[in-house]
Amino acid sequence: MAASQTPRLKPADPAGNPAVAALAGLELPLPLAVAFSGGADSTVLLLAAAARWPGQVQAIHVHHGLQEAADAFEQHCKHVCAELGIPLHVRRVHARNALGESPEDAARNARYQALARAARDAELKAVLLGQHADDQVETLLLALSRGAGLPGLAAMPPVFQREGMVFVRPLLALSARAIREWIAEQGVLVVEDPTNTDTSFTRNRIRRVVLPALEECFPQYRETFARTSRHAAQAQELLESVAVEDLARMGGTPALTALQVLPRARQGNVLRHWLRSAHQAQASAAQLEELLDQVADCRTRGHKIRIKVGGGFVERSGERLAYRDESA
Ligand SMILES: Nc1ncnc2c1ncn2[C@@H]1O[C@H](COP(=O)(O)OP(=O)(O)OP(=O)(O)O)[C@@H](O)[C@H]1O
Repeated sequence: MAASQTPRLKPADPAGNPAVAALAGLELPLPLAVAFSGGADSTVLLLAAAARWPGQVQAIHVHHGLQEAADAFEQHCKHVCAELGIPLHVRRVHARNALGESPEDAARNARYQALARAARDAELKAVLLGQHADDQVETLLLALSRGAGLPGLAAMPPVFQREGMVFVRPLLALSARAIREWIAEQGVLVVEDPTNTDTSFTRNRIRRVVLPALEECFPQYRETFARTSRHAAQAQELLESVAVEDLARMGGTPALTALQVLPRARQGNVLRHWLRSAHQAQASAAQLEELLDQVADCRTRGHKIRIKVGGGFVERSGERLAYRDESA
């Protein structure tokens, strides 16, 4: 913000908002909600959405109860929405991370659940999220750093469903800089999440160290990386449909003889899909390889299989594989 400007809650020139063009061609079910944290990204999104669909936009703020600043964030959102004449719904969550889940993941999951429920309660048809192109690149780089497979490389989908609610990310092609510069130029007051500047979080280190280097070497990295994510998402969709067909042909659970006639990569594909969709279990690369070795060796009646995956075990049950969840 320029030193001479007094902070304000709404911009002097709303038409210059870079998110306006991102929403221009978008047809969405109405009325809808904007997930509003009070930060720069969801502020430009809220302003653009209110201009694109007058009287059809409401805001939802999730109070995390994690940070001391959460009360101040809520107050800020109340002031902005009152100034803009936009109804605001506030939901409180107290996310506790389960075994094997990070506190950030627990907070994110609780947030999506609260957003979906608040939207449904207010009879809103979709929820818009403010993630932009830099968030997408960070997500892809984090996936690469973990050695993720295609689902990770697909990064964040522009549209997805959760708890029966449609979530949309309309700003994925917009750079963080375009958003920040416009907010600063307009002198619009936004809250800054204090954890955003803490470089002990990998995401923030990527933002500060890796993205500037990428900018210098590959100025088009936002577009090209996004293209890679779209290719990965398409390939993953194809793999999913192959897995759905294979599992249906086996009768809904993996059958040993039917598995054994498939190529090993296709066996892995159907097993990963079965574990994830039927049991919410994620097999590591090592666990899956071991399971595939066991399936290949399982040629006699007495051959037992018992391999740990997630919070349970994959076991042989006659001619089939079964999953015993021991985390409950
Ligand atoms: N406490 C919250 N309440 C409602 N929506 C939220 C909240 N936190 C995040 N979101 C939504 O999720 C999106 C992505 O979350 P992320 O944590 O990356 O955002 P952020 O860094 O807080 O971004 P922003 O600048 O929009 O606040 C936000 O743009 C916003 O739409």
